[in-house]
Amino acid sequence: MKSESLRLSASGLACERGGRVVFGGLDFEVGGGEALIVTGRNGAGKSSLLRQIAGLVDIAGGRIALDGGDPERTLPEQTHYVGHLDALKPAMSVRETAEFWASYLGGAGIDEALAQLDLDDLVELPVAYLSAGQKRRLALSRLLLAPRPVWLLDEPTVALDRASIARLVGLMEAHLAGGGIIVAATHQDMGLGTARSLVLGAPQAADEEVPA
Ligand SMILES: Nc1ncnc2c1ncn2[C@@H]1O[C@H](COP(=O)(O)OP(=O)(O)OP(=O)(O)O)[C@@H](O)[C@H]1O
Repeated sequence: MKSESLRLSASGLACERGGRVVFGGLDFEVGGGEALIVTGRNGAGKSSLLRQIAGLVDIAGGRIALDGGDPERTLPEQTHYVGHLDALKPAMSVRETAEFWASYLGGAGIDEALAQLDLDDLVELPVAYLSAGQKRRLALSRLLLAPRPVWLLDEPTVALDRASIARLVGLMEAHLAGGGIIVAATHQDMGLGTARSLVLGAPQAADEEVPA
């Protein structure tokens, strides 16, 4: 993963949903090895922002750029987006799900990825039988199946117990230590050391270093 000069930035970014302005004039910058924690009231546009970075929601104005990444790939191709919906097929087993993603994403290391999310005892189980937290951990295993520099995590701790949150924080710290970028919408204090903060819906979006 190229990282030294990696930089994700937005300038004058605007978002409209259903014909209504959600936010506008948004500027932020986050470098390799840094996390950006996005907070704000319900409906402020946190999920929309993550989905704009992932290329899933149109940009109504301004721009988003990733500098220092792979020039052969688009920004969405260099991101992993894990959203509210876990996007899992109930009839597929845990292993089949991971195999599907690994082949779709061009990745490998299925056993290791599942083990890192403590799913190795559940590999033969159909997704339909998994608990909410187990489903979320399976969704998060995508992060490990193919290395991508930008992780976009929408409320990643929802349904996770304390041990699973600690495990996720460890994976996030390892990603940052490897020069990756994380943009996470979360109200949970993840104990990530230092991270930048972006508050949506505030009069002036704050962009400063805070404990996260
Ligand atoms: N598909 C859609 N069509 C129309 N409006 C939408 C759509 N998706 C979201 N919105 C609206 O866009 C606004 C921002 O929604 P978004 O989900 O990004 O906010 P959020 O900050 O993530 O909220 P929450 O904290 O509740 O998850 C909301 O007013 C929402 O109703």
